[in-house]
Amino acid sequence: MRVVVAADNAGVDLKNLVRDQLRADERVSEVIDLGAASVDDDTAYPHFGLAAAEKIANGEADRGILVCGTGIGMAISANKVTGIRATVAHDSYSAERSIKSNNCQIITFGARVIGPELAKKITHEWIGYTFDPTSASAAKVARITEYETQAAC
Ligand SMILES: O=C[C@H](O)[C@H](O)COP(=O)(O)O
Repeated sequence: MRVVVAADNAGVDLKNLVRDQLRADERVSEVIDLGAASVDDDTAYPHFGLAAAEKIANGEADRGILVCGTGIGMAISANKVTGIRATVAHDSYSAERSIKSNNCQIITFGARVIGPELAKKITHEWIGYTFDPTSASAAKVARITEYETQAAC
């Protein structure tokens, strides 16, 4: 699995923790860090969120973890990229269902909301989940994709 990570300056420290954990995870083949590189970079969250989502939409990454102050701005930004499903996931159950129910490629964290140990625990669990395309959830997700495809025409 190839995972892209990114954060604005509010989330850079938590992003770096998650990035380093992912790099040590044998289930992860590649971690792509799009920045920010430091808290001194004040590039706004949509630039990072959109760039990370495009990496997935373009097939250069499979999943992403994005961090900002709340996780909300990153989720909104990523969801603007066609084909991307992203959500804030500050608890274990939501992170699990984001894959199993919604086939999300991206979860987001708010560094001002979640502590580092919980974020790392959720990250570890989230890597292990896969979407079942034969599940009852598949048709529900397909309706979202269908709407998105029609809206683009
Ligand atoms: O959703 C936005 C993020 O939380 C960001 O880090 C902070 O945004 P703000 O400075 O507009 O509150």
